[in-house]
Amino acid sequence: MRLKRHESLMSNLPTVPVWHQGNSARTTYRVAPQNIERVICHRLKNDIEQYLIRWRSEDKSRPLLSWHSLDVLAECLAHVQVYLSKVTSRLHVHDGVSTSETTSRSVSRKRKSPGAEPGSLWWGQPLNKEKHGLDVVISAISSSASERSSTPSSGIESSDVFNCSFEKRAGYLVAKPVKDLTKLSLPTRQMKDEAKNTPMTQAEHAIRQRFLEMLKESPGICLENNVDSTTPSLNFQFIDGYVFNEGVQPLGDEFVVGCEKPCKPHMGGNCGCEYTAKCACLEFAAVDEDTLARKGGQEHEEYQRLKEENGGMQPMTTPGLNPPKRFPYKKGVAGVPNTLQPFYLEQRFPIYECNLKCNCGPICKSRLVQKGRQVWLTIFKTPDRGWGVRTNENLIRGEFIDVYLGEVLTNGEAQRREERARKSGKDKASYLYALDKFIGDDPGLDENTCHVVDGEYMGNVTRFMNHSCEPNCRQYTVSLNKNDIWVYNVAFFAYRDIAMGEELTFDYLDQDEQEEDEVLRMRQEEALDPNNNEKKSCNCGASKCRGYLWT
Ligand SMILES: C[S@@+](CC[C@H](N)C(=O)[O-])C[C@H]1O[C@@H](n2cnc3c(N)ncnc32)[C@H](O)[C@@H]1O
Repeated sequence: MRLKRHESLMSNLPTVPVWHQGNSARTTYRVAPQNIERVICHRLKNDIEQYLIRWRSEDKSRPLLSWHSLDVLAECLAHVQVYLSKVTSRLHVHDGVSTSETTSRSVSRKRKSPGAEPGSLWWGQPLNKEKHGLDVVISAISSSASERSSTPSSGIESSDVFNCSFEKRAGYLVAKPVKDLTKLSLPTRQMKDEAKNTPMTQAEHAIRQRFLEMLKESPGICLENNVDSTTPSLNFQFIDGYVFNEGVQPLGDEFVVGCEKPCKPHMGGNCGCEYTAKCACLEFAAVDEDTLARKGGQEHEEYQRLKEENGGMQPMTTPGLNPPKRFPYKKGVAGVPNTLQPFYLEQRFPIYECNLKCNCGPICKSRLVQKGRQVWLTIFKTPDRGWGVRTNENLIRGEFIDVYLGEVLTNGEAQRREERARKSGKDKASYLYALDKFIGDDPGLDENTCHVVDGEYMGNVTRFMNHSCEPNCRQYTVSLNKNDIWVYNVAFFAYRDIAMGEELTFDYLDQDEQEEDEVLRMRQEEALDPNNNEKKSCNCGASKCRGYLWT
């Protein structure tokens, strides 16, 4: 299923009551995240955590600031989480994705193709309070604000809603903002001091529960944090397909070409399209040069000529020839999963799978990535690189893990987002991935025009995968439409056998394996580079670590 952009969880929001004097019927208005500017303080009242909300000031019907308990803020926990992380980052040393380090100014961070109690593990969805009463009470902060206020009747305490006066209307107390009181006067020093000594465990718990609910959208993932009490950002939505942003349009189904005619179900011993000379889906797949050389003859000679003309690289097309192609996948037997052929694992040629227009049917061996993730994974907190992903099962070399998902952006929009992150002065983690594999195949497709996948706000488990200079996974181009060079899948496969519990990593710069002395030389060069303080240090810990995440 492909989600439409901005499909959100805004429906059924809880509401904030304006209290009825007789405490029975209520008039309500909604606490929607977009109505909140930010959370500015917290406190404990009757053993219940409350958060001081600064409302967006355009909305004149609301008081500017008011205290709320977490149940009222159930849909606004992302705001509480931002507040919580600010408060904690003031108190603690930052982790790997801290928000206070200096930001990279000129380095592009796009990747290239080619109350959590520490020690806990929470399951999302396996692959197979009583209400606190809404403690929103209305009163005035100062004499100037209360000039027009009636004294709150019993049950209503002072100092809970600020910058407003009260009117009794049809039995209701209605908050009216006071124009000349600025909201900058809050929180007071006293509030801040109280907050300093007030834990936020109820918020931490509520935030984690909300994230676990979100995880249900993505079965077979669990969450673990043995490091601190944080939870991954709630400003995130799990999706199961790309979400196309404005200006990005994938080719429609009418442009998808399948192996319609010659292929049929159960064509080969392993079922499917492995008779590569027939399968039209493999038109642009890697040529099987070994088999071609063995066959020899005119076709081989002509192919060699085309290859020479192409600077020694495999030519994209071979007009008039039909050389044998490399089939991407190897069938696993006796419970072993299908895997990517070693040739593709090493050589990084694009992989073309059969598609909805193909005649071969669902059990064709050329359908692997499109069937989705089959392995169980854990999102876990690392001590120095933010969140990461580890496998809950042993993986074999060539095993498919998952694809990278997110919003597909125009390059312009991706640059704007990068720029915004830089200007914010925060060392924000980067979730951008450029779809640049086919640059050069079309004059219109270059580094400035290729689309970019952004996994920051929408994505799947792979957006938590960290970088390593010596990774155990690699990313591959997998296309379900051989004619679309703009939009394709970025699929992660195990590059070696990986034991259960190991962290899954890939090289953000997608470099081929390097010799250790070459890496050391690079690292020394980087260290001498005067701009290197603009770069993000790499904490991968590998002996071949290049020192920095982005070059
Ligand atoms: C795609 S995100 C990976 C998930 C991320 N750790 C998180 O907590 O959401 C990329 C960001 O993770 C951090 N990161 C990933 N690999 C790292 C490494 N080897 N060393 C330091 N930070 C790393 C950097 O902040 C980077 O911008």
